[in-house]
Amino acid sequence: MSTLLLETLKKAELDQYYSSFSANGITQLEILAQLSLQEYSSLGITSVADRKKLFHLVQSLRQETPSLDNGLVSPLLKTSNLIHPYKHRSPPNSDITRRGSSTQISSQPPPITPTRTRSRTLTSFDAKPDFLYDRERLHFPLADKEEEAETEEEEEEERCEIRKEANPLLDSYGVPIKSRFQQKPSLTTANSSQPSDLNQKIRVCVRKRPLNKKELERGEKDIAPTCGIRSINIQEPKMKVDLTKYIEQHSFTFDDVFDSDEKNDKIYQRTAQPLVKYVFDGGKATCFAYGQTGSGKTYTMLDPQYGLYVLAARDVFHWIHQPEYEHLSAWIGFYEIYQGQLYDLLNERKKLFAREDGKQNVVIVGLKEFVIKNVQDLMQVFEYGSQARSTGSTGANSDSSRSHAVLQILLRPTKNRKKIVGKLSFIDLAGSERGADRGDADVKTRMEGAEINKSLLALKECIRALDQDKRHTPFRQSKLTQVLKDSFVGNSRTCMIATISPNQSNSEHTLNTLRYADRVKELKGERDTRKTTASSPPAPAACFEGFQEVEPEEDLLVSDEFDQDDLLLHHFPSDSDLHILDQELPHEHMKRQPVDLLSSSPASFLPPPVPSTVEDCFLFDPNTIQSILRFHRAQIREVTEYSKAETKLLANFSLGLSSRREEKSSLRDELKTSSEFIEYLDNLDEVLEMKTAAIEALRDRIRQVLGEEEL
Ligand SMILES: Nc1ncnc2c1ncn2[C@@H]1O[C@H](COP(=O)(O)OP(=O)(O)OP(=O)(O)O)[C@@H](O)[C@H]1O
Repeated sequence: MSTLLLETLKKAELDQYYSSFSANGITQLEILAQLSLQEYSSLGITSVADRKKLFHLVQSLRQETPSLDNGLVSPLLKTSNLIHPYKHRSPPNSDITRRGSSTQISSQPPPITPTRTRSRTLTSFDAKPDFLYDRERLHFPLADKEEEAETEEEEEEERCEIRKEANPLLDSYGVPIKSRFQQKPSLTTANSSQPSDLNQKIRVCVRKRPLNKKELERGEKDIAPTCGIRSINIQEPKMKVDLTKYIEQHSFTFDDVFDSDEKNDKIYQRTAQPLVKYVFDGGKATCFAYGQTGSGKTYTMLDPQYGLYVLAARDVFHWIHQPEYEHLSAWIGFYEIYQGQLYDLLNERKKLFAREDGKQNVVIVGLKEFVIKNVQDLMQVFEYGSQARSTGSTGANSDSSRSHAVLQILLRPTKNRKKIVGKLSFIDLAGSERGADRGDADVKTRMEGAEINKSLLALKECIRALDQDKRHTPFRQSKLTQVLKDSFVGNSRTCMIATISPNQSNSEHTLNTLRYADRVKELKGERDTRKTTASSPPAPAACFEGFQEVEPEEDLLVSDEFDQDDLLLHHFPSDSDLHILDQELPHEHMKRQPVDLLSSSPASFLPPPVPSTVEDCFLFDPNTIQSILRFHRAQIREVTEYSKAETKLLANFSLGLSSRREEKSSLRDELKTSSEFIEYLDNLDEVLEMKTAAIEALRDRIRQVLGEEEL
């Protein structure tokens, strides 16, 4: 049937979108016939000519559908395919089924019982699984397990269906989606529907972990109530200068927000699962978790049993046994990025180098890759690599969470191992941290922290560039982004899962994480709509006895974090001030050259000359103007946040300094002052780096609009 689809698309001169259609579950003409105009863009069809062609094609298909005679599938047949996706599988003894049994591998205990990656007791470094000695290993799960596995597989399918019922599909706005997508064939281990919002180029989701035992014992409250399926509020306890306590509520909206009781399989369905299929259709995809230490990154990504990489591996092996993908093999590579250097976790931490081949593929020179035939293989290799990562803590790095680990699954043609058909990367990022968290850390720890922050900043900027379809992606800014370069260009998809701890004492961290995530994807056209769509109930102030709730805007200038002197330095406009931007649209002035405020002569600030003829005027698309205004507003907010952070640093340092001056100064005091001064400068430098990056991003955008790319 997909051949028919391909032929039809070819005739309509739309075959270049075939992989995008497939990735979106549009594998049959009948499904194509149900496509609405609004969905064209999410399939990557933006050119007017192609949209017209597709429109005509869809219209003509609609006239024909449904009809078995003309090769289209009836809805009835589709439904049965959906419920029993394995129905037409080869008999149990065939080679395909033999390998296919590995998709149920989770029902059998893995040979090495994996423990939590970062807390495991190390076994000997030499305890290399036999598997790793032979790249072409051909031992598969025993045949006598197959029938059992198959039965379990069917049970799993049934469960999946039930799950689907339990979780009605929702579109980007949280409205249940009916009919069309529910009819699409999909992967086995998950919800069998793929609404289009799962196939965006970039998705940003948030996962909140439950309060842990210690936090509950301390009587900590959950300050991060979710609101619907896409929004979350953070109720930040604060204190005014007059010591009145109050709560500042921050609301965020993302592609998905997962509450603390959501399980990994649900999260998988809405994050990594669409990427798996995308990779089989020739794309490159990256899935990563970002968040504070202890917020659940490893639990989400690399849990030995239910981590997203295991769930993804099951689907990889499901797909690889389908006739259309039988020619492919799956390979695994696992390496670590520590202090801007790559180390092979499957080859005794050998140093590696990243290069780019002529086809813009990033090649990690020297990386050992292994063919994997089933989930068990993958788990063994992963387990082995994780040990190497932890072992490294006694050598290169002091703590594994201070490095980024990249697990990549590559699809290559079995007969041409040099070629990469698809690439799926799972990244366990180093924990984000604030300068203050480093305490009295030594130089090495500070350097590590600076490197981590630099790479996380670069990652954010790259994903933003991806989201905005920018021509320039700043991947050179860090080793992390350099090695992920081919995941940022061409056919690429990215999913970020921001993990947060919901307790009060982590509120600042949580806000930082959510701001980072928000910045990654704040400029989507839907952003404003989503904000008004998702109503945020007021914070339950009762949770915080003695606290009084105020609107965030009111608080912008009044906080315990600033002393009076500092406040004078920072009169930032509130959001309402920014409406001025909506009223004034000086697009006739936008053609002028960008002005470098630092180096320009006063003459540069003169108003641009009024165009003498109509031809001199440059007409801008209203969407472009609106998008620039949104961008500018967002950038002002971000810069404001950084300025607030600067103010706080200054206030803290000067407060400490003046308190010591009042007393008699001792050598100890002077030493303390010096060490605090270094910390203040370090942190300031970091904040300024981020502030500069935010300003640069806006300038990039300006140049882009003024047609002055490439940067
Ligand atoms: N969604 C969750 N449900 C239940 N427990 C969770 C969840 N998320 C995290 N935890 C638990 O919280 C603890 C910390 O999680 P985890 O190790 O995944 O954090 P992390 O962000 O990877 O930290 P680090 O950056 O230090 O590696 C673990 O004990 C984990 O089992």
